[in-house]
Amino acid sequence: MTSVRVERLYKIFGPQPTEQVRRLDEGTDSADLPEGTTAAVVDASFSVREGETFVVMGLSGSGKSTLIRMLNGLLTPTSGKVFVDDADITAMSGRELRTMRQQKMSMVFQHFALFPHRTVLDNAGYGLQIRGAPADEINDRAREALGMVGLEGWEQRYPQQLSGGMRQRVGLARALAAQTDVLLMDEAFSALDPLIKREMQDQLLELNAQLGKTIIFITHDLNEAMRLGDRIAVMRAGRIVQIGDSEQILSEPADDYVAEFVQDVDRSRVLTAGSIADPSAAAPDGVAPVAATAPLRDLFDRIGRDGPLPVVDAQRRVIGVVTPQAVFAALSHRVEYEEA
Ligand SMILES: Nc1ncnc2c1ncn2[C@@H]1O[C@H](COP(=O)(O)OP(=O)(O)OP(=O)(O)O)[C@@H](O)[C@H]1O
Repeated sequence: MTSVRVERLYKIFGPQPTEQVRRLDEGTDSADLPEGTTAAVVDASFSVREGETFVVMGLSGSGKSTLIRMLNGLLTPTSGKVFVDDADITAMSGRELRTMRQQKMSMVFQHFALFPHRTVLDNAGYGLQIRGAPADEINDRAREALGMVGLEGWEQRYPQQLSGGMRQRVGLARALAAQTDVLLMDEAFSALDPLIKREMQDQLLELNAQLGKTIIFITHDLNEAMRLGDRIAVMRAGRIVQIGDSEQILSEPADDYVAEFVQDVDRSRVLTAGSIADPSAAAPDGVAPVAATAPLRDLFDRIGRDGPLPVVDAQRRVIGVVTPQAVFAALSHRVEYEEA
């Protein structure tokens, strides 16, 4: 499996980009750089573990697409390094980069990037075709990937005969057929209707529970980030302002910008029984426990009926008790950023 590591990455658009990196390093604010300069990514560092889903979240223009395009070498950083496994891709030739992409990273785009005159099957096999795979293998793997995303029977259709959700399934199948360890997904579900979007998110979670790919997913939607991400990096004006899991982002936003995003999150889906369990309370007798990983929304029925519930960890050891009062408090909590 493949991991991705980024060290002090910068991308400056405009004249004398290296000089602007030096000025930013010395503490100059991005807004004070010369006219015509955009500091699209500033001093980004993080590691994505093998098999992790790492979400990059931020408003439009915060630098997400620029960042993801540097991860697979489509854009050259102004400075900094990107390691895919242990290879520094910023030192690779164009040819080495193409090979690396074909073998290790597939990209799924927002607007599907399908070829209108190719069948669904040909679209799904495209990544393998440019890699020069034998026709039989392309056919088998494309069919298998289409099966994984629920499109068997649609192989001979054309993209315009499909709905938006189905087209994005073809985009996903193409990435899966390439059998790369890493999937880069740039606003992959953003163009879809809310219900279809949710279906696609569920499908991705389900598929990846089996496939265990390393996924780097870009979105401007914090609810989506929290549903999909093991960890989330929040970007603002080119900088990563916070990296953490959903509960950390929700409970300890790093600044006002993150706190503002957090107001719109459905806390009942993100907060878990484990996160609000009181470890010192006595567990009620004869009441069936709930898992520490259960989201609060799944407790409403039980807690209304049975009152306080014992909470157990993966080994079924009781780690605390969740009370109706604690659930209300957690859901009504308004997160304010408190300066240390
Ligand atoms: N080729 C380019 N030349 C000049 N400026 C660019 C270029 N590409 C991006 N930018 C600028 O860099 C900043 C970051 O853009 P980027 O597309 O990475 O943001 P984003 O968070 O992905 O936003 P969106 O969701 O709208 O795509 C923006 O100010 C954008 O205008």
